Amino acid sequence: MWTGTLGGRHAEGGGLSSTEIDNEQQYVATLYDQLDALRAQAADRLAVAVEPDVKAFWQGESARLAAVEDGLCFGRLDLVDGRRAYIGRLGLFRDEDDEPLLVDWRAPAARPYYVATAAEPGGVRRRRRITTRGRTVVALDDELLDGDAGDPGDLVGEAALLAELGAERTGRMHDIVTTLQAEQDRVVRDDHPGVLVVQGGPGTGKTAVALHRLACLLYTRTQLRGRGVLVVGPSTIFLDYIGQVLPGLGENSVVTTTIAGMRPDAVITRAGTTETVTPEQVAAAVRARVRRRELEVEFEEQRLVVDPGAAITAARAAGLPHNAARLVFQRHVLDALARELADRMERVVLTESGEALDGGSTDGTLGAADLRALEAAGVIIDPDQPQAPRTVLDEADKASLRDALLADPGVTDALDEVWPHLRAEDVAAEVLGWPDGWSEADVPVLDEAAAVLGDGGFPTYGHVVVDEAQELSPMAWRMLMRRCPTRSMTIVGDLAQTSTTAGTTSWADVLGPHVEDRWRLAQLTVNYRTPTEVMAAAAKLFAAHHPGLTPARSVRSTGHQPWRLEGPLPSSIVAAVAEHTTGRLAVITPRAHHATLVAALGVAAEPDLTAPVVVLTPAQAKGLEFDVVLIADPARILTENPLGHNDLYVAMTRATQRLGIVHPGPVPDVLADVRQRES
Ligand SMILES: Nc1ncnc2c1ncn2[C@@H]1O[C@H](COP(=O)(O)OP(=O)(O)OP(=O)(O)O)[C@@H](O)[C@H]1O
Repeated sequence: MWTGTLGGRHAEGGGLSSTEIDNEQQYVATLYDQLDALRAQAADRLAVAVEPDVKAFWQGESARLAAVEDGLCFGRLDLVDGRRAYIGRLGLFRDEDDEPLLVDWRAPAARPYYVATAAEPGGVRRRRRITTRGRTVVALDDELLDGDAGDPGDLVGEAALLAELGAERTGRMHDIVTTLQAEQDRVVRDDHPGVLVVQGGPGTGKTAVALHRLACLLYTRTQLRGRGVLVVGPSTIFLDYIGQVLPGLGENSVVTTTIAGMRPDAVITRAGTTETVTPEQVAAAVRARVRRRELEVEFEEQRLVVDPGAAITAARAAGLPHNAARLVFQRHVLDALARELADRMERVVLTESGEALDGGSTDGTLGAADLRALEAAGVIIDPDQPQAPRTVLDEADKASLRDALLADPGVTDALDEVWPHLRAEDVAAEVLGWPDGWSEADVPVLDEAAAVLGDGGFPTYGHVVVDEAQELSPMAWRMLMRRCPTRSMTIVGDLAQTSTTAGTTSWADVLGPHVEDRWRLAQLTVNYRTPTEVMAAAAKLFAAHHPGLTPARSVRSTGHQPWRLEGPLPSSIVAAVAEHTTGRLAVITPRAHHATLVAALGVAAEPDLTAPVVVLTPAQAKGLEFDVVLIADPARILTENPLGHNDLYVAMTRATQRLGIVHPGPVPDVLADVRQRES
């Protein structure tokens, strides 16, 4: 239990009597009773539910109620007007009078818990943190916000926060509802309806904040649940890492995917992360498949020739995607063909000069070929007078004629030669130069082709969260925007961590084409993950490549100085790994050494974040964190990729406690100041 005074606020953690704990225990017990009653009710309803959507509702409700077991109630606010509110993971109400027993952390009434400071108490007299183990209250920490103003930049609940941040990592991210900071809370509760960009340095909580914002949006915009929400992350490892956060907040309906996963039809068999194709090239490739050439068809012994120019123009003018515009094209050509046929038939019967035209008989009646054509078209010929003159084909007849033409394989072949039905995979393969299988970078090209063709079929979402968004190429942005027609998005990224050349250097540049200037930027400035010692080791690297930018401020130090060592690979890394027996450790290596290190350390090539040791490339390490990080061959990380300096920065800032660097050759200049270790 923390006692003392921080930043000018008074704490009375140690002074709280056991009676006080008993009182809180009693209250918390009533909350769990209430929760148990709700769970029983949900189970009963689920047992009798028949309709699939009713069943799904009660299943969701049961999962939501199960998720809030740990830390159901974590705080209490005492207001200056004498009122009191308990804050927790969901809202609970007293049966008799609907009085709130527990306020959902997302409700407006809970907000002061996160933002009240001694300088701006906002009506709060006391903020109490309630720590529970299981259903038992084990500690209470109070802050009195009595107007004795401290530094307005203070952390809220500093002791609890630092305890959280210093804890050993588990390989899985967890929610931060109990220690959310004011700067983060502002973003979490931001109800901007359009695109909100959350920019901040490493470890500022961007990922955590985006996920908590999503939980808030699902709470405040009830219709969002039905429209679906999507979270896009940089890798499946990352999706596993964050996979517990939303379910832990009682939100189970969120779809998570990587960019590549957005098209399950594309099986990734090839490496390659940088696109070489533009949307204009895809559009041009599709356009080029429409070939203006004379269209010649044989139909019931008649040879018809049509210039498709007017039909192509009409189809293009319709402004539809290629495969839909094809139907417009076909209709125009079929009209022309049917008109031509009808003209010929009518000319036969109307000619009384005795001249036979196009197989008609000299007496002006329909010829055998005319009759076959009309029958094929479904035109009903009076059975009593099969040879009777037909001088007029009405509109229904002409429509039937068009259908008959369209059913004729010879006619459709001729139509397809001019305006073929195209498949997205063929168009994408063509513009990509017929690669041997798909790479991740090909997926947005495939999606672009599908969009130009009008082959939709993909789901859309009411809100989309994009993490590590600085990596996305313009084509990937286009794919995302297609999934989110309302443009309600939370976009998370750090321009200083971009590692792909196709990635983002300016939010305005990537968002402008889709939302113009209707997006908002929120900045996070405090680094909760990386200790000051590690940030100091990365300072020269950061300054060299991002002059003028201020790195995020670390909130804690560990006393562990990062080190570097000149030594061979893999043996020096193997030796350094052996020194660490507790916590999670990641070796971050250039791709070139990945296989060697995996073999030398005897770990799985497919990283398992819950294992004590993992070997990752910088790209795989994006968004993750580890108690200990060892970097193998920083010089190679710097040169393996055009934006290698950002990769090295990402690698260094993954450490929550300790950082070691092994360089087989001379140390890169930007790391020269890191303390050299003996061996
Ligand atoms: N208010 C908070 N309370 C407790 N832990 C926090 C808080 N804010 C952030 N953290 C922790 O700090 C770490 C970094 O958070 P997160 O991964 O969201 O940062 P990020 O900005 O996305 O980082 P990066 O860009 O480097 O991937 C996580 O362990 C997260 O749980």
